[in-house]
Amino acid sequence: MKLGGLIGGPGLNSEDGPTVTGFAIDHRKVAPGTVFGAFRGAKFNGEDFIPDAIRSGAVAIVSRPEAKVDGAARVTDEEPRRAFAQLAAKFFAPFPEISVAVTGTNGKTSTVELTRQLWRMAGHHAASIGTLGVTTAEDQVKTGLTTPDIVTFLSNAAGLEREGVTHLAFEASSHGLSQYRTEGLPVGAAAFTNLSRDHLDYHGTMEAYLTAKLRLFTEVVDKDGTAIVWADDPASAQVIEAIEGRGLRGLSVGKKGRAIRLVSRTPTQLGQRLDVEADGQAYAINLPLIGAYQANNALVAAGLVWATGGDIGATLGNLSRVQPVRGRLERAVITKAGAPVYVDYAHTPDALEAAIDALRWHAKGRVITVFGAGGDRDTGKRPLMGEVAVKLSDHVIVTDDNPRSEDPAAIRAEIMAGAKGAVEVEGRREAIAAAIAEAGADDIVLLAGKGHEQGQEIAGRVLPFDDVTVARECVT
Ligand SMILES: CC(=O)N[C@H]1[C@@H](OP(=O)(O)OP(=O)(O)OC[C@H]2O[C@@H](n3ccc(=O)[nH]c3=O)[C@H](O)[C@@H]2O)O[C@H](CO)[C@@H](O)[C@@H]1O[C@H](C)C(=O)N[C@@H](C)C(=O)N[C@H](CCC(=O)O)C(=O)O
Ligand SMILES: Nc1ncnc2c1ncn2[C@@H]1O[C@H](COP(=O)(O)OP(=O)(O)OP(=O)(O)O)[C@@H](O)[C@H]1O
Ligand SMILES: N[C@H](CCC[C@H](N)C(=O)O)C(=O)O
Ligand SMILES: [Mg+2]
Repeated sequence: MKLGGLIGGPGLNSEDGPTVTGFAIDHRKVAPGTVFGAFRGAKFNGEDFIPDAIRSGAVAIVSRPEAKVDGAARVTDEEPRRAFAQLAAKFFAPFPEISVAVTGTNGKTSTVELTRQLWRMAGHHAASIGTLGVTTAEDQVKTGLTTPDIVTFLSNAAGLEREGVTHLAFEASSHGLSQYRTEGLPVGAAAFTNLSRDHLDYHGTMEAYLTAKLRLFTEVVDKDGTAIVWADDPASAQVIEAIEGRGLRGLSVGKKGRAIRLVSRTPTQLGQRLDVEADGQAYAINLPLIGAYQANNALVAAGLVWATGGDIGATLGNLSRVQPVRGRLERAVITKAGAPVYVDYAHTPDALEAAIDALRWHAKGRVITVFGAGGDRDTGKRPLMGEVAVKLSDHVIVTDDNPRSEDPAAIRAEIMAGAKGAVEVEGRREAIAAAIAEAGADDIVLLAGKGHEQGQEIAGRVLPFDDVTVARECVT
């Protein structure tokens, strides 16, 4: 593709200009023919790297009008990240025929994964992109972030299309939305799962956090697309208002849902029975996953499949055959005393509540909760996580998560400030061992916060660590 064809403009034909070979937002990745996006970030001002990018062969720079560019074509926009996403999408297209996005504080990974599974059961070649990486039926490749950078995202989406993927579900995190990391491609449907406290270090206030999420509905999803809204969340009304403001088709899901109404939920030993009404019909579903939160995500996933052309009866029927999502209420091992040990990715107060609540029904005895909190992330959530854990569990062990650059003892102290009666154990392995040693036959152990993660980040180094493996090692 020639630069003229990409950026257009007066006097510029589609065959004019140098050949565009790629896109980059990091000047170290610029090669001859690259379009460089120069953005102001949290740590650096990408505009400072424009001369370096041009020296490395950048043929065009996308930036704010104020940025100085000498020696390459320029595309200016007050919102250069958005302009860059649109140009990059033009370059990387085509994309899977159907793409859908999920936002919300909790439940994005679970919902995109379940959506992918439901599509596959309907015979489609489906993929998901999110915290677990790029997942297809055959493969899983990690990207490092929930929402990768825009170049990684669009090139992966296009690569999936070349592999024959027709259906793509991706996570749109609030960071990703506010930095225009997942857009440019057509998005046929978007879902909202819930809103609760997280990431206030980045967004500042809950209002700003919600506003970042709302952009998925007000700008990113196609204007003739559909919004699926979990209706039972306190923030749902504001999401519905935004959807109506844009005239989007909306499907609400939940106890208060109109499109998919959850009539009742009955836990069973290995899962739950859901009675649901959709499209004027009643359905009984035996969902092989435990916990109210997993039922919620499963129904939102069904809504996404329905909104993009799936048959609702068949889709709800297929929910009885879904596989568990890695690290979300995953049963790791049963202790010698007979207590099941579950691993869950709860790393917010609300998620911790959902995870403990899910296990409560299954415990004849005590729920023993082990958790910590990540460093270099929202500090205000720490005492709140402590409060929720001690309120809902019978015994709580506060330990380390990913301390990152922070002092682990200081993070634990902030959690302990809200966790009256909890025991503090330094070292996650030691804490897991203590919980397992403590658990009796009727108890359940919950290891929360790290889910599927394969490493623990301490002082800039990632050391191998997997809650499931460690739990098994503590049992043998
Ligand atoms: C706070 C945050 O979100 N930061 C992300 C963001 O950085 P930024 O735009 O602020 O970048 P910056 O480092 O200040 O640099 C500014 C610009 O200069 C460029 N640069 C920088 C240095 C250089 O030598 N050359 C150069 O060209 C950078 O590529 C960038 O375009 O964009 C970068 C590239 O896409 C990301 O790697 C980086 O993620 C950091 C590592 C991070 O930890 N992000 C976390 C908080 C995050 O995004 N998490 C959410 C999860 C949320 C959830 O699901 O709960 C996620 O979506 O993963
Ligand atoms: N619908 C929900 N309501 C409340 N809590 C939930 C819900 N879905 C998931 N959770 C909790 O949040 C945890 C993380 O779930 P999941 O990975 O699906 O969310 P996510 O939004 O992708 O998280 P992240 O922001 O880290 O990408 C789960 O392990 C569970 O504890
Ligand atoms: N997407 C989340 C993951 C948190 C996982 C938890 N284990 C932690 O390290 O805080 C974040 O980047 O905030
Ligand atoms: Mg996720």
